Amino acid sequence: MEQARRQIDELDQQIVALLEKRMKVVEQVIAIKQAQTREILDSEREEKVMEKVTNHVKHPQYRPCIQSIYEEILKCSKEYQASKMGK
Ligand SMILES: C=C(O[C@@H]1C=C(C(=O)O)C=C[C@H]1O)C(=O)O
Repeated sequence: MEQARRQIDELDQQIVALLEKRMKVVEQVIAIKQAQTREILDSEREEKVMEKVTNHVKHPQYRPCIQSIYEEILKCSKEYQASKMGK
């Protein structure tokens, strides 16, 4: 059990680092959207993100869980953009 949980802790650290990296790139997107007065939501792009993510999943049994996580990531991404853009 301890060994498994140590592995989970290590993976969580990596996941958080990657999510922080993703949010850093979202900061760039915010600047571009402000400069080009573009909408926060881009449904076409979100469909592509979800499609790519779904295709990256190698084990079909994990697909629903990973898709749910990504839906939440996209939601947080838009909420963060809205908060930064004063919307
Ligand atoms: C980051 C963007 O803004 C929104 C959030 C997305 C994301 O976090 O991947 C994708 C599309 C947009 O609805 C973007 O337009 O690329």
